[in-house]
Amino acid sequence: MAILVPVLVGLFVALVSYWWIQLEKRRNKMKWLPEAPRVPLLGNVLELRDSTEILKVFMKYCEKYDGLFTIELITAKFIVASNPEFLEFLLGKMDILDKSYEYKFLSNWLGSGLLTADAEIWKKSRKMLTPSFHFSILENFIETFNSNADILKEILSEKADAETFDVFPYAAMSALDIISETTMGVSINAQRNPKSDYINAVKEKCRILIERIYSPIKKFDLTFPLTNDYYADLNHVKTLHDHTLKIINKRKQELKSNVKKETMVKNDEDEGIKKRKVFLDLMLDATIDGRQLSDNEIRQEVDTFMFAGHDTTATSLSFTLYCLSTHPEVQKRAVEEQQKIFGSDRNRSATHRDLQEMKYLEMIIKESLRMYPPVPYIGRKTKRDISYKDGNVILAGTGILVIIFAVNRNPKYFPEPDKFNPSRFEENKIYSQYAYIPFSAGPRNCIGQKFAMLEMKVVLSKVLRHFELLPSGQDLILSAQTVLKSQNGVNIKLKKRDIWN
Ligand code: HEM
Repeated sequence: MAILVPVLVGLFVALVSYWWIQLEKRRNKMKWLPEAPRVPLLGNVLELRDSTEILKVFMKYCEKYDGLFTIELITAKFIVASNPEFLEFLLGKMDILDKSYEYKFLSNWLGSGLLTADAEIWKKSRKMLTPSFHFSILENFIETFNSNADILKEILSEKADAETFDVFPYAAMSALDIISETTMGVSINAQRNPKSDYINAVKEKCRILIERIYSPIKKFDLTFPLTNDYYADLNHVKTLHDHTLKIINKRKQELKSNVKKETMVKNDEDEGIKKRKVFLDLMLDATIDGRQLSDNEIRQEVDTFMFAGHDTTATSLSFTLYCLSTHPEVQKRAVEEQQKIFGSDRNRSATHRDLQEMKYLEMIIKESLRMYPPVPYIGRKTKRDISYKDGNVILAGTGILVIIFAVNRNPKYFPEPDKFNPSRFEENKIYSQYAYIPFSAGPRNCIGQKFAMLEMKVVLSKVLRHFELLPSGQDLILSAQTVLKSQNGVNIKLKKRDIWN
């Protein structure tokens, strides 16, 4: 025992010295980039540990260093970027496709699904999944968007002509139902029954993910098992995987028996046999390198869609409703557009053609995504040394944070960036692909962006046709979590819209 203490101390000192030497090497080789001021040993940890301060701190430095600088978080040095020229270099090419370390916290749920996969697997998966987001497939989902928007309308009716309330949980359950129905072909009925095990597991897994990003004990695989959340995490992931695998198996059985029936029944559409294809069906049909996907591979992609496709859309929906509630002149113009499209029949479902005509609503969504990007920052990592301009090198293993929030609020491209002004997106105004990036940009951008835009138009159109959105008088307190949140809720008031036309 007496010898153990000095051995442990020695090991610790050796480890810290090793980290220190590595960090010094990086500092020397990355001197071409300005460094945000840091404190000894901790670097910038203290100023970045509060989720409501992070975005303010990054905005300050992005402005000061023209969107390109470095920070340090104890042992690691990161490049932080919001400069469009650098982003074109970073996101526009196929050189730096790997995600940063923090994405590993999702890997026991999503495995090598599209969002988290390393470059080599990603290339094949992206090629396999891209056809699933073809317009002809997305068009079939509009019915699902409409039926869930109808449920949301019914539920929100109970909130109308009453007190201020937080609209986020309602948007979240609606987005969860939509992504579940379109991805797996089953309704989890989250809007009417928000207390199921599956929904609880999704929520808790997202909470633990955030904790792991910010807590020094939960961050490292070595120390995470010392916390209760480690065991909770295992249980939640089991619940999530069991749910998805059960549905995959069920769907496979259904498809098998439908093939049998199809050979017996001629007019299969009348018999209700041919179901609308959902993402899962497309994955069951798909091949990679000439072979079908295993159940596990399919599960990873299904789980990825469930994760990437619900909280993001819910955030965007709720922030857009908030912006409408606080800008009556914008809301008035949006309602006039709806009246033109729907005439006297405000109850009917939105068609694909209607959605094409919702030009002003689209501008509103784009402006809300600019000011409140649901994914406020993303991370990449270099696998090998990469040359940037003037012979400057980004070393292998460098984490690069892209601050989408700061990109979208750059006054050079968006005068008065903190002002909600949908007219910035009038048709003839085109912004550089790398100056406005709510869905990221380049080859690894959001595969679901068209899906999300259609979904949001359907839901917002329904809400606007039936409710007047009123300000709650409560400001947003922005907090950068897995997605952008408002710490005090996204509070609005609703009034039933009695007069139509
Ligand atoms: C307003 C809604 C949405 C926003 C703002 C959004 C934003 C983003 C962003 C910024 C990324 C890049 C992430 C990164 O580089 O780490 C991304 C990736 C992704 N998104 Fe979305 N997303 C939205 C909706 C959706 C929906 C509805 C789906 C699925 C139907 C989806 C599926 C994905 C997937 C699978 C990826 C990974 C793509 C890849 O790596 O190739 N997203 N999204």
